[in-house]
Amino acid sequence: MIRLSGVGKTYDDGTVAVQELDLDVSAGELVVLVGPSGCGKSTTLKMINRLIEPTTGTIEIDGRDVTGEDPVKLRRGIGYVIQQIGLFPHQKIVTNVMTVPLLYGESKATARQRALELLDTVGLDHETYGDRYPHQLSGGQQQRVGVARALAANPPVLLMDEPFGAVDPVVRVRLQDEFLRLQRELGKTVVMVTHDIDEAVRMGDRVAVFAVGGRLAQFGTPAELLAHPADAFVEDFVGATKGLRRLTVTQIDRSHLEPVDGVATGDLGDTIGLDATLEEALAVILRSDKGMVGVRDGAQFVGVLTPNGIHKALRAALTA
Ligand SMILES: Nc1ncnc2c1ncn2[C@@H]1O[C@H](COP(=O)(O)OP(=O)(O)OP(=O)(O)O)[C@@H](O)[C@H]1O
Repeated sequence: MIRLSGVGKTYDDGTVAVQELDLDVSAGELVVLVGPSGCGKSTTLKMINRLIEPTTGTIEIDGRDVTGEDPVKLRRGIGYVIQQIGLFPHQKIVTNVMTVPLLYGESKATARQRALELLDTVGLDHETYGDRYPHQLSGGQQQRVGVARALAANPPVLLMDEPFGAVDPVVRVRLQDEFLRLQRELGKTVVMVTHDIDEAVRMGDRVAVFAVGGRLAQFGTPAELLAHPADAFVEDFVGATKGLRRLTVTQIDRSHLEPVDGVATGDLGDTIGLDATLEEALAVILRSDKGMVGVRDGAQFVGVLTPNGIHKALRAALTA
């Protein structure tokens, strides 16, 4: 879907922001670019929608070389969400979202209808929030408006630069979850920048770790990065809380379950499916006073997961 081949950027003052970079993003995939400050993440993102012109290499979207395209037309097919949101302060929320469909020639009535639907899509009830002004919304709500606006043109590709950067950690996790749910529904191709490795591991189908000097240190699934960091830099960046991060990417395995025998399934309270992650399992265990959670395969109980089982599963994943 998106293919960067040998893409590099040297700014006029000689700063090498991105070294020759090969990166491919499949249709419907969420790829996260992560790394320390100044390592070229934003520059890479902005080269995809040609806000910045690469010095070397080619960028293709759907097999078309974007360097040959009219940048304005190109950007119509690419939603762009930034941390600063950029809402118009003196316009109502609904008007802010309407700008995009209006820009693409929709009638006022259609644009309004679309904007109202999009507000609902991103979890903002349009009757409550549509007629408010940006300053009457919390940071997290404003960020949702930013996402709604980026989706307004129904672009197949979405670029997001630190989209959840400006909100506190609790709201941030909620926005991440909401976005992941939305992404599963909409199936956009997403490239997202963050400097937060936890966010990267949580959200990315694949994660590109950049090192200072605009070098791509590793590109792989979160599980690959955690289990097999390519070098000392990635190892260090992925960091000391690696075990905990593993929770978010490791699925429950039958071998770590204890038998259901003797436990009346009705006594277990909340149950989870076999496709859940250890993080989800742990969350349920923490909420319940049973100290364990029942695990289902479809409608059938397959066992019980206890903290001890989670410990075994984590150890197995870290030494895999
Ligand atoms: N217009 C410019 N002229 C010269 N150098 C620039 C320009 N824009 C960015 N740079 C430099 O290019 C490098 C990469 O910047 P970029 O914004 O892509 O990094 P980043 O990884 O997104 O950083 P951050 O996480 O801090 O936003 C930095 O060293 C930066 O100072």
